[in-house]
Amino acid sequence: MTNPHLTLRNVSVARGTRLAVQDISLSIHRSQWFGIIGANGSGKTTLLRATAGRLPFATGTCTLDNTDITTNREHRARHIGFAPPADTLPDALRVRELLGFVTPDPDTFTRQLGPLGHALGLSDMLDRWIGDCSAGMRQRVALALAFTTDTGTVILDEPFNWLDPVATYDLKHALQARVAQGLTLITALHDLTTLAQCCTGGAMLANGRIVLNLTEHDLSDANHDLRDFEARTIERLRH
Ligand SMILES: Nc1ncnc2c1ncn2[C@@H]1O[C@H](COP(=O)(O)OP(=O)(O)OP(=O)(O)O)[C@@H](O)[C@H]1O
Repeated sequence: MTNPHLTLRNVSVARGTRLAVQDISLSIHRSQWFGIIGANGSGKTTLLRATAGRLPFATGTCTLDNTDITTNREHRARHIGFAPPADTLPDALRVRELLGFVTPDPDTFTRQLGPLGHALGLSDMLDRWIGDCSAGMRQRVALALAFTTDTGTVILDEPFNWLDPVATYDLKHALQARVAQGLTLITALHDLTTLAQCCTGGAMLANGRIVLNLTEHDLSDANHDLRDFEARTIERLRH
């Protein structure tokens, strides 16, 4: 197996006065879709935000392609695409104006997104005010922002939230195609079927710690018997 693309070693992250994530170690390979599951409040968002450079690590190390970027949040933010929370997008801008801050030409960017842009229905939204967007439309814009840094590594926190069934289906397939082309994708997920069908690695968090690592083999087995995987995983999450 090749060297990991992204490695976290004994990472902890503080929220307020307490550690919301503690002693996390993970290795994620290039062209892998890595899924993180866990109960509400288990630390998924905190871990993803820190990895993407939006929060500092309290302890531990983070390396990207063998470069230690633990203390370099700017490097993490520049080299890892990240979707902002959809409800933080500015109401007073049109989608085109927002994209214009981070990409030279929103129309070209939208075209270049290919099937991903199609899944997000981005071209139909460019002239819409963000304040007039539904929750699902905001989510589509937020997801597009993660791909404006052309880095090959993207972190998405529960990307399918608020999306309708068609958009969910199309986005899942567009992301899978991107991963097959070399994208490294890390997502928090609540849907166990997506975890089993799309991911080749994963972890379950509870109270800020990893309580289960899921290998490619585990997830391939899970995909062959989704009912059994769901029943076992729900039982594990319940306790
Ligand atoms: N800004 C904050 N200040 C203080 N504590 C916070 C803050 N944000 C989150 N927390 C706490 O950190 C812990 C982990 O929260 P986090 O949002 O990472 O969980 P999560 O697994 O992403 O949850 P969900 O599935 O509900 O999105 C929780 O105990 C939460 O209350």
